[in-house]
Amino acid sequence: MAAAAAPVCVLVLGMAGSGKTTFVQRLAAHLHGQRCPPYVINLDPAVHSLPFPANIDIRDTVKYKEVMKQYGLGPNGGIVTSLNLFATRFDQVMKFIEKRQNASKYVIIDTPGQIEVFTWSASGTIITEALASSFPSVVVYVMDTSRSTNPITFMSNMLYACSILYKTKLPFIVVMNKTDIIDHSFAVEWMQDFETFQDALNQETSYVSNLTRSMSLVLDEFYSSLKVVGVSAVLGTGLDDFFVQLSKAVDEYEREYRPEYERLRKTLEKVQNKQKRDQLEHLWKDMGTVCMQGNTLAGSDDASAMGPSELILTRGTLDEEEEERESDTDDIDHEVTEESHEEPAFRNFMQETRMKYQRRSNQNE
Ligand SMILES: Nc1nc2c(ncn2[C@@H]2O[C@H](COP(=O)(O)OP(=O)(O)OP(=O)(O)O)[C@@H](O)[C@H]2O)c(=O)[nH]1
Repeated sequence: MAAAAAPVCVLVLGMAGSGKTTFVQRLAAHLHGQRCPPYVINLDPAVHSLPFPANIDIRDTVKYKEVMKQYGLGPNGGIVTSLNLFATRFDQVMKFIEKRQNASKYVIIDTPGQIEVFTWSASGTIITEALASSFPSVVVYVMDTSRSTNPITFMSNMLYACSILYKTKLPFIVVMNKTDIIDHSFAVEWMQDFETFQDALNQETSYVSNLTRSMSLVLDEFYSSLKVVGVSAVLGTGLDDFFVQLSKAVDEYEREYRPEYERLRKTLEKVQNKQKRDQLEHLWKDMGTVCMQGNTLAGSDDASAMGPSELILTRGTLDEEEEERESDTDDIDHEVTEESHEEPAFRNFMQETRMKYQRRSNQNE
């Protein structure tokens, strides 16, 4: 039987209220409809209620309110600490995913509402790297299109997306959500046509608009390779296009990211192997000192050629004479002290026996 392909991990990120959870729910429902049930993971410890059944829910492991109480933290600190605590056990999550890889083609991960909790935390990096080093992984940045009609807000959103792309270094899809409110074509046009974006900016006269003008030039390169999909998570439109982009992103992962992860993995393995070798050498050197002592006694001069177990054996096979001498030396003090106690007692005993014997022989006479 052919080995099942590794599941694709879809990390759903986005600003608070952009529609991440609704999008995850919609994706899960869509995949269930295709008889391809996904493996769903919720990493938001503070979410009130989930509109979808999660296979792994951080709330089952970490009680966010308890964490706040115990560590005396506010809501944000509580979320960060909960995610940190959960990250320490992420190896178990990885095992669950590995076990499920025959049953689920996709692993969908919903992240905390406060995006920076995931994107700028150590735990976010640990989780992302753990996933990306084992499975094809794609970042999906959900954006509220209806709240991005202002060119400056749009630019801020894009800069954020860009920073996440450079931080995660993973294939990236921008999901322009809530297209039932406003079509995302205006945003696509802004990204493709610099002049149109400049026209929109001309309506703005603030200092920020000048900055945005310069930034949009910088972002040109970012836009050119970006995968953008318009979606309505509420209505479920745009999902077919989303899966087309997802499959392109997976190809990109295999082509560009996997070799890099493999290279990193090999470098790490090399470093770890070298560390192990160094430690072993260190151990051998330590044991070698013992062996040198043993060898002086045993008469062998090739100490470095032996492994630790041989060295231990060497120590146990001393010359009989030497062994005796060593054991004699060990026992000497012990015997001397015993004898020193025994001598007067023995003299008394001899005296008493002699007297008894004389008494008896006198009686017999
Ligand atoms: N009109 C419309 N509303 C949407 C859409 N997707 C989500 N919403 C609404 O946007 C609001 C936020 O949606 P959520 O899915 O909770 O967003 P979120 O990003 O998970 O929110 P946090 O976890 O709090 O950051 C809800 O009221 C949703 O009903 C959409 O496609 N169209």
